[in-house]
Amino acid sequence: MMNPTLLAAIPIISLFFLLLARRRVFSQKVALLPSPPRLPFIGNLHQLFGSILHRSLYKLSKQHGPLMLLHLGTIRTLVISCPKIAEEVIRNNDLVFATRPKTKVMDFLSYNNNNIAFAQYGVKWRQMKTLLRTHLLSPQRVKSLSFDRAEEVSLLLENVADVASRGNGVICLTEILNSYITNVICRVVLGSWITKEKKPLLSKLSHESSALFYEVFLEDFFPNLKWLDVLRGSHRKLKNYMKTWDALFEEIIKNHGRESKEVNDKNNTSFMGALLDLQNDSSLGFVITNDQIKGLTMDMIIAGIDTTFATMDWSMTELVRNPKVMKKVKDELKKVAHGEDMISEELLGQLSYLKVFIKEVLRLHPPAPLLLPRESLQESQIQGYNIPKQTRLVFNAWAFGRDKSYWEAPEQFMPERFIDSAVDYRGKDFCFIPFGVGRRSCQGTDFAMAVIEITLANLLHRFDWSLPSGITIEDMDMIECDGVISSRKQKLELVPIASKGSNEEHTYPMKVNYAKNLSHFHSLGDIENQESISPSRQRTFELLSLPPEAGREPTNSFRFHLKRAENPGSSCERSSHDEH
Ligand code: HEM
Repeated sequence: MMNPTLLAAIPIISLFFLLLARRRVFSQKVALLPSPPRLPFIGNLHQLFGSILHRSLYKLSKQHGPLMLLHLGTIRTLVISCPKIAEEVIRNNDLVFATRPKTKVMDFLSYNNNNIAFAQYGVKWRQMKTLLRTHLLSPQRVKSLSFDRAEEVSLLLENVADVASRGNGVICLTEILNSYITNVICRVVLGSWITKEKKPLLSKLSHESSALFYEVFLEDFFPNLKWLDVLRGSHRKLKNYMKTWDALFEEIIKNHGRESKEVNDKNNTSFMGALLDLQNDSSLGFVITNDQIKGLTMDMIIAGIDTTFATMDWSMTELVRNPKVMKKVKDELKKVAHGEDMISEELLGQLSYLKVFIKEVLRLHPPAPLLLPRESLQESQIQGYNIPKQTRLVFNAWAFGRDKSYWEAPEQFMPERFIDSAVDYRGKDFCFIPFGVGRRSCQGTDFAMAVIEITLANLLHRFDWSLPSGITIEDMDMIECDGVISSRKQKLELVPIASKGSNEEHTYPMKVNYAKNLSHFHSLGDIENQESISPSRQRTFELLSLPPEAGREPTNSFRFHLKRAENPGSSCERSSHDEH
C-alpha cells in the first residue's frame, strides 16, 4: 500500500506543476513584450531607484520602446510612453484597465475602498463618482464657490505684501502658496470646523500622504515579505497616520450634529457638511456610510492640495525665467482689468494668454507625471500583445508632453504653441493629459483650474516679481521632487513689488479690517457689534487666522468685491471715493 503522506502529497505536487505550467504559458506571451533585462527576484526594481521615477522610465523607454514591460518584484507593470498607444488602450480597453491596484498605502488612504481615487472599480466607485459630480464638484457648485476663492485670494495678496514689508523684501513664495492652497481646499472641503490650530496639522497630513506613496512597502512587490514591513515599523507608521486623520474626521462628524442643533447654520456649504446632510437623503438611492464620507473627504484633500500647489509654483517659476512671457501675461491683465486692482472671475474668460500660459506649464510640468496606476480586470490585447489579467498599467504623461512627434521643440517653454490650437487638457488629446484620461480621469479639473487662474491672475496683476539680488535665472534649478506629485524641488524665493498703477502701490504695510470685510461676505450685514457674531462665523475667522477685532479700513480690492456682493449683477464700477 502507498505511504499515506505520499498519497496526501500527490494533489499538492500536481497543483504545483499545474501552476508552473500556467505561469510558463503566461510568461511566454508576456516575454514577447519589450522589457529591460532583469535580475532574479527583484526584476527591474534596481533600474528605478536613485532617480526620479518618471525620468527613469522615460530613459528606459528610449532604449526599450514606448510599450515596455517591467517586473517590479512579482508585479508585472506595463509602461506606456507614447500618446498613440495610450489612445489605443483607452479607446479599446478603458474598462479593462478601470481599476486601481491594491497597494498597502492606497488601501489605507482609500478608507478600505471607500473613496474614489484609489478605489477598486465597481458599484461603490460609481456611486462615489456620481456624488462628486452632482453634489460636490459640479460646474454650478464650482461657480458657487467664487466668493470663497475671492476672499482667499484677497488674503493671499495681503499676506504677500505683509511678509515682503517685514523682511528684506524677499518672500518664500513656495511656502506662502503652499499654506494658501491648504486654506482654500480645507475651507471648501471641511468648512468652518477646522480651526487655525488644526490647519498646520492638516497641511502636514496632506503632504505626508504624498510622501507615503514613496514609502516602499515590500509587501507590495513581494507579498511573502510582509513580515519585514512589520519589523521595519512601516505598518505602525501608516496606522498612526490614519489614526490622526480618523480622529479629525470623527470630531467633524460629531460637531456636525451639534452644529445643526445648536446653531442651525443653514449656510453650511463645505463638501463634508454636504455629504453628512446627504446621509439623510433617501432620494439618493443608496446610503452613504461614515467611512465613505471620510474616504471622499480625504480624496479631495490629498488630490487637491499638492497638485494645485505644484501647478502654481511651476507657473511662477516659469514666468520669472521667461520675462517676455511675464510681460505678455501682465499686459493682458492690465488691459482686461480696466484700472481695477483686483481681477474678478468674470474677467477670466478674457484672459486668453494666461490660459495658454497655464497649459504650457501643465505640458512641461504635469503635477502627477505618471497619473495614478491602473490594473487590468481581465486579459486583453495591446499592440497585438496578450496582456494578462492583473497587469499594472502606468501612463508616463510627463513623456507624452515631450514627444517630438507631437510637439515642436518640446523642451522649450512656448505658450504660443497653444494659441489657435484646439489641444486641450480634458482627456481628448492624448499628447496632453495632465488630468488623466478615460473613466479614471480627474474629477476636480474645473475646481483646480478656477483656483489656479484666479490666483495667478491676481498675483501677477497686483505685483511685479523679480529674483532676489545676486540670484540669476541660471541659478534656478528646474528639477522636480521625487514623489507621486511632482512639485519643484527648489523653493521659489522672489521679490514682489506693487505693480505700477496698482491702487495698492507704495502702501506697505497693508493692514485691513478683515473681520468687517468677511462679515460682509458671509452675511452682507454689519458686525460692528462683536456679540452678533454667530459661533460658526467666529470659527470662520479662526479658520482664516483672523482676529475678529482686527483692523481698520477695508482695502480697495475688498471694497470692489463687497460692492459686487451687495449688488450682484451690477457692473460694479469703482467710484472715486473708493480710491485711496
Ligand atoms: C492641477 C490640479 C490637478 C491635477 C493636475 C490633477 C490630476 C489628476 C490625475 C492625473 C488623476 C489621475 C487620472 C488617471 O488616473 O487617469 C486625478 C484623479 C483624481 N483627481 Fe485630480 N488633479 C488636480 C486637482 C484635483 C482637485 C482640486 C480635486 C478635487 C478637489 C481632484 C480630484 C481627483 C479625484 C477624485 C481623482 C480620482 C478619479 C478616479 O480615480 O476615478 N483633483 N487627478
